[in-house]
Formats: sequence, structure tokens, C-alpha cells
Amino acid sequence: MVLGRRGTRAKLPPGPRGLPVLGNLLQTLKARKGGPAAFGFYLADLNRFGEMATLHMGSKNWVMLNSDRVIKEIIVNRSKITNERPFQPIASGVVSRWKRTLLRPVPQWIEGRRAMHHLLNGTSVKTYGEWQEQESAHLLGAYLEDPSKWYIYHYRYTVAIAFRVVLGVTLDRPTSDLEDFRRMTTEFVISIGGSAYDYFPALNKLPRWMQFGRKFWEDMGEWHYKVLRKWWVPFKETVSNGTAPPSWTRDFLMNQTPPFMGGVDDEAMYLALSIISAGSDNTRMVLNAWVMSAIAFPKTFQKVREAVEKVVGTDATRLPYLMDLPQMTYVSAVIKELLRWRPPVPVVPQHLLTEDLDFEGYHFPAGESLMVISPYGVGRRGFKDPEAFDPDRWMNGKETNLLDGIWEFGGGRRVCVGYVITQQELFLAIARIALCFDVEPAGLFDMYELRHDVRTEPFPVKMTVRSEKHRELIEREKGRVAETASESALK
Ligand code: HEM
Repeated sequence: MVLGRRGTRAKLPPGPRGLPVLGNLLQTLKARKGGPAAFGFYLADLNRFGEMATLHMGSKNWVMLNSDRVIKEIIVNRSKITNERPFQPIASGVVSRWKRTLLRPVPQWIEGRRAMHHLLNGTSVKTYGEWQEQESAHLLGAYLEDPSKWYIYHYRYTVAIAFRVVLGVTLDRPTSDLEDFRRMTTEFVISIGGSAYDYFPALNKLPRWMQFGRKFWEDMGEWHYKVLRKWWVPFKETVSNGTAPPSWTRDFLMNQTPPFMGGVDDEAMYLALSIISAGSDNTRMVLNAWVMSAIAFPKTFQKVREAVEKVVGTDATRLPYLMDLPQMTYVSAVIKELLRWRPPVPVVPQHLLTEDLDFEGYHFPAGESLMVISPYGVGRRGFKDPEAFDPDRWMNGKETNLLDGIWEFGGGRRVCVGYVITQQELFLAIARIALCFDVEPAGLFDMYELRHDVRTEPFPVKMTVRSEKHRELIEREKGRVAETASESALK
């Protein structure tokens, strides 16, 4: 959809030289295929062109926003004209049936966004804190039982919280379903900007037999739909037979007058499960990155422990709770540094400009300029020794404001709805694990290789409970919350 004035001549910031027609498309996709580290270096290198750099991506122009200042100016201060999404017939259409909120154009997005505010506003998020404390106690319990599966538990922990927030019930899905759900989320993310059809929308008008590679995306979309139904139908049955406990999905989403988006079942399913999918995978990647930081920079791990013990004491009598978050500022600084150091979302989904914009000598035409927040660009600009993991760089009095200086959650009207929940669950997991467990490398590792997509252990780590007293502390807390959290799901 193009809402702005068209036909005006662009004057765009400089960028790397590209090929005729394809522009920088192949070099960008090649960098992305090289894995998060290679892609990160590629994106960070665009800083040499300045606070903004242009990538010509087929028929589209990505304006990479590399500094805090220009992101505030363009995405936040001008959010009225920068909150649209581009037309993406594959990622949004074929793979998502036009129903995933993240990529929807404004007219279809707005109602879902309002609905999500009911779920994730400041007051509701406080209620979820108690559940997060319960789920994190089970995370520690699972670590005790079989520490070699730490990476599996990270995902269970983040899904269990999102599942409960959205559907009101404790997680009851077997590991195989969780694997499918994770794979679905990863594939969706890869589909964003992953297909030639989204860079050259004209290709979609070719006769069907000439649309090479399209079947791959169609099969993906079909499979995603099946996975979503497998999670949704049992929940819907509990709503129908009156056994579903109160939840936002049961009481708000499925019970709107007039019904949400016309009451279409798939609408509610995509919205509810998209929140679980968005809410779990990124957070688990940050937790894994924290484990990497702990083995690569053990002094920072030690400092987390000291910051926690300064508040809860050194005698293993109590765990940290959410009420401790304001005092444990170093833990908050660790979270910000993780988001800078290893951003799980290397490029924020593109924001389409809907009115022509003249900005600092450049002219960005509406409808064809895609404003792209670049967490690697911002996170590598003006930071001393940016490859080092150094939470102290965030100890500036604004540690607990996760959005200050961090653009990993996007910005403007599309900003992530779940960042407060994320902050709470990362805080609990990091503070509690650092208090109770020793984390050491169990072999060779490369601090750039987080291997988020593998099903096995991504890098070799040995987790050991610190002492008998810490074991007892975990057992006690686990017993206290046993009736309420997803204990069985953590097995
Ligand atoms: C480290 C954790 C997370 C990261 C890095 C992250 C990142 C993002 C980003 C970059 C966006 C798009 C923003 C934009 O376009 O400007 C987004 C949107 C979204 N996020 Fe998050 N997110 C995280 C955690 C969560 C959690 C915990 C939830 C829910 C419980 C959540 C739910 C969503 C939803 C539903 C959207 C789409 C919002 C819309 O369509 O308006 N996210 N997130």
C-alpha cells in the first residue's frame, strides 16, 4: 500500500556499491546466510557511511538507521509517517496468511494492537510477575535435575510464561510440540526479507509456472498453519466445554462484541499464538547469550552474583524476587548489554515511509523508502571496545529503563509490546541462576557462535549447583510453587 506522494526523486544517504538491478541484495543475503556473527559485522560496517546508510534491495531501498539520534528523529518523532509495513507477499501473505500482527499493514494491524494493550499494559504486567517468579523457580529445579539440558529449559521457561500470560494456563505441551513451535518461529523470521518475491513484488504477477521457488514458501505457510491449529484447537475446546480458566484470550479476544476482527477463529488464533511465538524465542536467545557471556567473560558473571548477594545475603536463605529489581541495577545493565552485544533481532522489521520526508539534506520518497532500525549499527557506534561484554557501560542511572539507548525492541507505534515482560523474566532467570549455579565452559567455544538454531547443546557448558544450601533453597522454593507452575512441562 502506498499512501504518500509518488514520483519525487530520491536523494538517499550513501551505501555500499551494488550490482545493476539487484543492488545490494545478494551481498546482504550472503552476509545473512553466513550466520548472526557475519551478518552482525556486515551491518556494523555500514556505520562507515554515517548515521544513515542505504542498501538498494532489488526494487526497494533500505535506509539503515545507525544511531540513537536518527532513530529518535525518524521512527519516534515522525512515527505518524513511519509506522507502516511494506507489502510482503511471501512473508506476510503466503507464510502468514496475512494474519501475523508483526507484518500487517496499519488498517489490519490497529485493532490487534489495541487488543494487545489490554493484555500487556503496565497493570496487567505486574500480575504476571508472580507467575514469572513461579516459572523461574521451576527453571532452577529443572537445572538441578539435569543441568545438561539448560538450553532446552530456557525455551520452556520463556514459552511457559508467554503461554500462561496469553492463554491463562500452565504449559502442557510435549517437547516435540515445542520443537515444532520454535522451528515455526525461526522460519517465519527467516521468511522476512528472505524471498526475491518480496524484493521484486512484480514477480508475483508472473504466470504461476514461472514463479520458481514459490512452492517452498507455500509449504512453509501450510505447515505453520498446521502447527498453530495443533496448539489452538485443544485450547478452544476447553473454552467450549467451560473448563478454560479466565484469560485474555478467553474473555477478551474470543468474546468481543462485535467480535474481534469479525469473530473469525483464525484471527484470534494468529494473534494469540503470534504473541507466544514473539515472546518466547527472542527471550530464550538472550538467555543463551548470557550463558555465553558468563563463560567468555567470567568476571561479569561474578559481578552479577555479588550484586545479587548484596541484596539477598550470602547465606542462601532466599532467592531474588521482582521487588529486588530496582536495587540490583547491575543485573539490569547486564540485560541491556546482552541486547547490545548479541541482538537476537539483527534488523528490526522495516518501517515503510507513507509521506515524502526531507531530512538533513536527503529526500526520502514515500512508498519506496524503508526505514530500518539497525541494532548492530547503533550498538557498535560510539562504544569503546564494542566486542567486549561490559555491562558497566550501562551503569548511568538509567539501567532499569530498557528502552533507553537500546533499539532492539523497535520503536515508534510498532514498538514491541512485550519488553517489560522480557525485562522481568530475564531479570529473574539471570539473578537466580547466578546466585545458585556455577557456570563454566565444558570444552572449546567461540563467543560469536551462539548456534541458536540447533536442537542440541549450542556450546559446551557445565552448570553446577553451588552448594547443598543452594540446592535446599531451590527445593524449598520449588515446593512452595509446585501447585501453580508448569512443573511437568519442565521435565
Ligand atoms: C528479547 C526479547 C524481545 C525482543 C528483542 C523483541 C523484539 C521485537 C521487535 C523488534 C518488534 C518489532 C518492532 C518494530 O517494528 O519497531 C517486536 C514486536 C512484537 N513483540 Fe517483541 N521482542 C521481545 C520480546 C517479546 C515478548 C516477551 C512479547 C510478548 C509476550 C513480545 C511480543 C511482540 C509482539 C506481539 C510484537 C508485534 C507488535 C505489533 O504488531 O504491534 N515480544 N518485538
